[in-house]
Amino acid sequence: MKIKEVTLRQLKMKMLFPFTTSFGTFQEKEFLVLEAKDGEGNSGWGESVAFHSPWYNEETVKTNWHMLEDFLIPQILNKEINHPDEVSEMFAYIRKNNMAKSTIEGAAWDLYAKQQGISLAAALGGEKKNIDVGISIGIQKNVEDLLQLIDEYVSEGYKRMKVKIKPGWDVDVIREIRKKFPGIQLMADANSAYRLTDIDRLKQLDEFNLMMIEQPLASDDIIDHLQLQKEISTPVCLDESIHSYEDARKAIELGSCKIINIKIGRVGGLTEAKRIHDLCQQNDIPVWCGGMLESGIGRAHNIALTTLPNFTMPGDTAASSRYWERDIINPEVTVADGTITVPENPGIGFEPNLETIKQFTTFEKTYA
Ligand SMILES: O=C(O)CCC(=O)c1ccccc1C(=O)O
Ligand SMILES: [Mg+2]
Repeated sequence: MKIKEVTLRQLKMKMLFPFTTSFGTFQEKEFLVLEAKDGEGNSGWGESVAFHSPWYNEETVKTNWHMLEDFLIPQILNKEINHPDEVSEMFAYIRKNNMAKSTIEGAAWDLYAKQQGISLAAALGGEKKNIDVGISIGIQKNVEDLLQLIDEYVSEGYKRMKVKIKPGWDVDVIREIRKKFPGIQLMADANSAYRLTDIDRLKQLDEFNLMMIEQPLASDDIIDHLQLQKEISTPVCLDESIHSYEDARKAIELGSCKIINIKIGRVGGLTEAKRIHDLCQQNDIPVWCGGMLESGIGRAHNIALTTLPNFTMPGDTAASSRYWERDIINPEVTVADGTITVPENPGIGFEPNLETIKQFTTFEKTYA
């Protein structure tokens, strides 16, 4: 296949709720959507999960635009590509910038699947017809509000609750949740808010039967996490620390985690995500698909990836209506009884709605 034309759009969408992590709060989402055309009427779509500011990792909307415009798009425009696995090889000389790479790599995968007339899930080798999903809940004003939200999401059928924690919003909060919901699948995500010196506090979480604690320590660490995992019984799950197959291999060999959260953007695309999935499967490390508050396009990629067999734990890909008044795909992503039905039509399986996309677009440029 050949990508003959690329359109990059910057969108701004207001989220239905403010999202607060250990880093801060935001409610407006600015992000990039990429459309890759093959000249035969097919469009492949990708979404950049980089945020406006570099709080989650070093990438931003602007650095992604720069990388795409000046390096990544020129690198693959009009080149013959036999299989989307080749895209990450073509980008191999470019260091990091994984979210930028993933934006166009994801579009290439969608385009390839559409040309083959198969779903993206099938192109990746996934077989699940339905996927289980949980929900990620930000830090709230008070525990009552949090308990109320959990109550709503439990009634909606979400399969597991993930709550954000930070020092001062952790042990007591989890205790209250457990008191009210003794049986739910519950986990906590710290987004790197702790240090090894907090070990006594983190040990106190052991009594609450959490499925895991996600990224408790530094965002670039796999050594202190090993030390922590030795001392606590709650399984450690790594998110921010894993950027590649090699990172995953080292973390697994060391014993720094028992579970890995795979985010397509964080690892540079679907090919690398699949390699990490396969490695984890061989090593009995369960994986689940993380979320980055995506629009429907990124959400669709997450759903396709999650059809692979070692995604045995519910992911963070909740319904469109949880985030957006109006999503940019048709149909929107819906969740029933905590599961999403995987679409079977070609590619990502959801149709990007150009009219809605244009409505939220603040800037666009076409490269051919
Ligand atoms: O609902 C979602 O998309 C996932 C929410 C979430 O936990 C998250 C959102 C933004 C950045 C990082 C994370 C995370 O998993 O750490
Ligand atoms: Mg996380």
